[in-house]
Amino acid sequence: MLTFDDAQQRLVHDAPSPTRTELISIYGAAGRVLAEPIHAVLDLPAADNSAMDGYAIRHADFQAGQALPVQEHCFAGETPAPLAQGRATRLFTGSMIPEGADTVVMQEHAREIDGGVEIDAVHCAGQHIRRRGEDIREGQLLLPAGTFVQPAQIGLIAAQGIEQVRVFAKLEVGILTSGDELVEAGNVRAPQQVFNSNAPMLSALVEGMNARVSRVLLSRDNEFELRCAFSQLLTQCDLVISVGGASVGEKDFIKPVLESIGGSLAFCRVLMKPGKPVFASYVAGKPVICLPGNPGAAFSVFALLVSPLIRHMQGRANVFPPVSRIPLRGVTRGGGDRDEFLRVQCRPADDGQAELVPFAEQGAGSVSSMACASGLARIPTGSQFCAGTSAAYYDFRHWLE
Ligand SMILES: Nc1nc2c(c(=O)[nH]1)N[C@H]1C(S)=C(S)[C@@H](COP(=O)(O)OP(=O)(O)OC[C@H]3O[C@@H](n4cnc5c(N)ncnc54)[C@H](O)[C@@H]3O)O[C@H]1N2
Ligand code: MOO
Repeated sequence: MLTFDDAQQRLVHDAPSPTRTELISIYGAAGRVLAEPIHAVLDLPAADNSAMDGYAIRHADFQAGQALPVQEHCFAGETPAPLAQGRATRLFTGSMIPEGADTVVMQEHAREIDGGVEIDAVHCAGQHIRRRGEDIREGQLLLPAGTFVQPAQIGLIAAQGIEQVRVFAKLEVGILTSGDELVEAGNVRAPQQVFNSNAPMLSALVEGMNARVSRVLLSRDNEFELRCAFSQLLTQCDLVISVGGASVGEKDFIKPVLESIGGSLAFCRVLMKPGKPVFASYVAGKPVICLPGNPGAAFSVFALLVSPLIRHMQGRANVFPPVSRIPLRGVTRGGGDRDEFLRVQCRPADDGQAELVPFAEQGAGSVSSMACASGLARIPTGSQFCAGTSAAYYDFRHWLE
């Protein structure tokens, strides 16, 4: 049986990296991963320009109380004439600085009188000019390969005039739920049946990470059906996530079925609660992760173990999101032989500092606490948490991204 940390590392270490790439428009690039680095092709700003609406002057021409004739108005997008000696150019935020000018005066510090401009004060020479290349220098590395592209990165890329980027192809994920008791939502449920909540939940989790759910299958608890389902998913997908039938029950067939189709076991069982009966296998080099059927366990194990694996297979450079330390409310003892992950809500305490409030209901089958949790607090085996002790906090905003 592996420790939680070993399982988490092992999954990422052993998994394949992406190879397929595609060229896409920046308009569709949010949530994708760069397959190549992006270097600046342009200085930014591309030319000296004004940071204010006002007047461009030569600093040496300024004399309190003496008006400078305005030689022209130059708007952003226009090319100004060189500034003649003793004159001013009216300009606006983003206007190019005319050759010869070295200072911009805000219009609030000046008045136009009879075609000239009288300036109250100039703070310093060179003020309010955004210099060419002060933000970005041509040739510099802007974004390394493996960058997870979000709106800010798209803005950076577009500012360079780059319209298409090479990204890794979307990771194709197959989901297999299994259980004779399961019935899909929207159907009539017999008293002994359970609605299949894991399939839509896992689909949403996978899509929330910008991977593609290629196929979702539901299999009965029999080896033939399970074998067919796995085989189908493995031909279509890069990664297969199965849920249920992972434990030691008489109809928990997942493990023998994977062995029968040539799966090599990476690990089985992890010292974590919930989530002990989780195992990982490789079939023809493709990872198959089998999650426990209890919905609370499936959700937690997805966040903690599957999400880093997905990020790695997507080609992202940052695979393990930050884990912060935040005081936990109440007294908790880490018992048993596994690290426990409590569903908690992170919220401000009376003193305004964040604290983690665990839910009373922590059963692995609970779907109610899951829906209110903002993340998981880790209680290491054998530890004692007095009120206010800080716990490692796995924030879903990061761990499910
Ligand atoms: N003797 C032992 N029994 C169990 C152990 C153990 O170590 N020894 N481990 C327990 C733990 S921990 C967990 S977690 C569960 C995991 O069991 P399985 O992965 O085999 O899952 P199932 O038995 O198929 O289902 C468990 C539970 O979850 C419900 N379920 C399953 N799939 C879905 C779904 N798609 N949507 C909604 N609900 C689902 C299922 O009806 C069961 O109630 O094993 C413990 N037992
Ligand atoms: O460890 Mo199980 O995964 O309690 O739910």
